[in-house]
Amino acid sequence: MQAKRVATIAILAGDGIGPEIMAEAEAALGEIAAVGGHRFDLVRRPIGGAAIDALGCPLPSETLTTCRQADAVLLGAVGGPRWDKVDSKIRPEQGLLGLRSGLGLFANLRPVTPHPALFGASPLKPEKLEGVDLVVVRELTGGLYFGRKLELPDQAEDVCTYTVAEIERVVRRAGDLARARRGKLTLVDKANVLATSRLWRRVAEDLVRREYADLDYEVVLVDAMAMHLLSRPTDFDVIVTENLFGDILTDEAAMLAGSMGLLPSASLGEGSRGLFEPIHGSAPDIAGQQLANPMAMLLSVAMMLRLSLGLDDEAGLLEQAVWDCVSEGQVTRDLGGSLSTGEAGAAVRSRLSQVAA
Ligand SMILES: NC(=O)C1=CN([C@@H]2O[C@H](COP(=O)(O)OP(=O)(O)OC[C@H]3O[C@@H](n4cnc5c(N)ncnc54)[C@H](O)[C@@H]3O)[C@@H](O)[C@H]2O)C=CC1
Ligand SMILES: CC(C)CC(=O)C(=O)O
Ligand SMILES: [Mg+2]
Repeated sequence: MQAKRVATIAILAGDGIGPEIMAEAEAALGEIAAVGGHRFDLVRRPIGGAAIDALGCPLPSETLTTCRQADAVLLGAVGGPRWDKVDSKIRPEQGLLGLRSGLGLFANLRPVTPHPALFGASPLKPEKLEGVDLVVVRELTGGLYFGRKLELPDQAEDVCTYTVAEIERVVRRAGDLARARRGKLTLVDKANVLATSRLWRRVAEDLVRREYADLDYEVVLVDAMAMHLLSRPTDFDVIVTENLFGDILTDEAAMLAGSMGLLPSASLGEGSRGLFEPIHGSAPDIAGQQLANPMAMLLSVAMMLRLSLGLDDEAGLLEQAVWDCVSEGQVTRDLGGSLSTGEAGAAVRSRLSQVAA
């Protein structure tokens, strides 16, 4: 176990299943603090729809300030039908977008490592899933989600803009990651149609030629990638792509793992402070029923322990506890189990105390 650590963690539970899965994240952190002798100061703040209801805006300044002062940020999910009126100018999702850009978190790492015990939960055949181990590095603070928007009664517009600097920094992050892994980097774009994609392709190819010539580098168009992810997922190591494409492809990739409730993510900028959240949303269809799978949230906690707090051993123990429970069938309904969110979280904590002993 590593040296004792005191850390401040901003806790943003958000909406829908957010509070249910965050309760399990907090409890797991309590267990890890007890096991390792660490002190985690949890500072809870509203975001998204909960913040709109309480304070009238999806990202209150106190929430952003708390996150800027914290060593790391954990987020559940935001959004839901309550705030989804088509003509609404204030939306929960703006809170999350504002947080990502406000903290300068331009690289979103989404690992996809299907576990053999869950091969049956994926629509793909086990022989396709054996050996799948990839990371999507999604650009997180540019592109269509952040461009100028025009909404008129009979016309609408979303502007997609990328600069050389925005592309270089995220491709460099992906290149470093590929070099530390299996040495393969795949750029996904739509350069046959989009000007921004042609810029991505030129900048990425230049950068790879200059700084990452040792990598096995390929370029795939995004529509074909949607197919390749299912037909040859073992061929990929690190995939780098723009904001929108990365968002869509990773929901698809969740089906390799078996459930939306299994994929964690880390959003990183230049410093060590990151934002850690499952890739899924607030799942209004199951919210408030203790049906949510907390594993993606717990795996996000593990990414936080490793990447922002430097607690590699604890991260490994938590991941082992999650996969042990999964292997034993201690899982929620989405994976064919019968455990509630709270029971699945408790199973992981119980396993954690065993593996740490
Ligand atoms: N990072 C965030 O906060 C995100 C927020 N959203 C928001 O979430 C709301 C719902 O969006 P949807 O399109 O329904 O996507 P979603 O990811 O919330 O749900 C899609 C499907 O996956 C299931 N699912 C998701 N997480 C699960 C979990 N942990 N355990 C078991 N099943 C799970 C849901 O029940 C649903 O059937 C929207 O308001 C959307 O804007 C969507 C994606 C990301
Ligand atoms: C702003 C979010 C709702 C976008 C999203 O779906 C995601 O980040 O996964
Ligand atoms: Mg998404």
